[in-house]
Amino acid sequence: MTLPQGLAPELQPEHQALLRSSGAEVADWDTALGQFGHLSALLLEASATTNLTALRNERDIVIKHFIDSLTCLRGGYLQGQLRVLDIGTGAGFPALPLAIAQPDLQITALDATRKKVDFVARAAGYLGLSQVTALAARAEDLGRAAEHREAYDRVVTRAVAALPVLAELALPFLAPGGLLLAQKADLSPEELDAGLRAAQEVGGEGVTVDRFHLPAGDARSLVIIRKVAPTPERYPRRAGMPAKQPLFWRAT
Ligand SMILES: C[S@@+](CC[C@H](N)C(=O)[O-])C[C@H]1O[C@@H](n2cnc3c(N)ncnc32)[C@H](O)[C@@H]1O
Repeated sequence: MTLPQGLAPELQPEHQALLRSSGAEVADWDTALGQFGHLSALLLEASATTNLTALRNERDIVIKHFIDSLTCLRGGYLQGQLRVLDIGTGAGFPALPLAIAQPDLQITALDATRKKVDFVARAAGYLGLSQVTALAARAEDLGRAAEHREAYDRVVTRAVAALPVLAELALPFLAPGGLLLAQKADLSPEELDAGLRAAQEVGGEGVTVDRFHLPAGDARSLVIIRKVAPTPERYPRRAGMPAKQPLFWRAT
């Protein structure tokens, strides 16, 4: 693993302690802390010249990117050799922290923006995460491709769209019995209700909503939806439609 010259390889000790105290299920903390240090350095380097992430210091990156992403591990739904798709991964969240924490996961990180996907591929290369594949495409298009439809055990997604939109984008990718883990910052009862109705329309059913707080105090919800029936062929609708006319919900 070779990093660009001048990148600090380690997280500050207090940030290492913060990560460890998150209680996340991490397979090998020593290796993981080294990788998180490198990832933080790569993000800070990239954010100096691009708008890849709004976070500009290590503490914010550790709490709002790393610890937040690792909350997907709550409940033990992401353990073992599972095929995982991250829809709208951006700069690699939650995909990269999950790959660092649980190296057995086979993770596909998907985003519509090529520049972001290139960063994820480069970061995964630096960190030696050969189990991560970065793909540039829209979820609506990939969800219709035979090699991706019903091809995943888990779909994770953070800060991408309202729950009804996520249900339509994610459920086509899941194999029967597979789970959508949707990380939400704000989740009103109305959005949850519409999301569960949308999930039912595309072959899913609600399992649980885990509500908790990050170390900095921000409220989060992890919504779990199970694939219980095949998704009708007409879903997902063509690119842009799920967000423009969300099922049982209003466009935002
Ligand atoms: C606000 S960012 C969140 C990025 C990352 N998940 C995070 O939490 O830092 C939303 C991302 O979703 C991507 N996105 C939105 N709709 C998408 C779609 N239909 N297919 C693929 N990517 C999509 C955008 O390109 C953007 O990078």
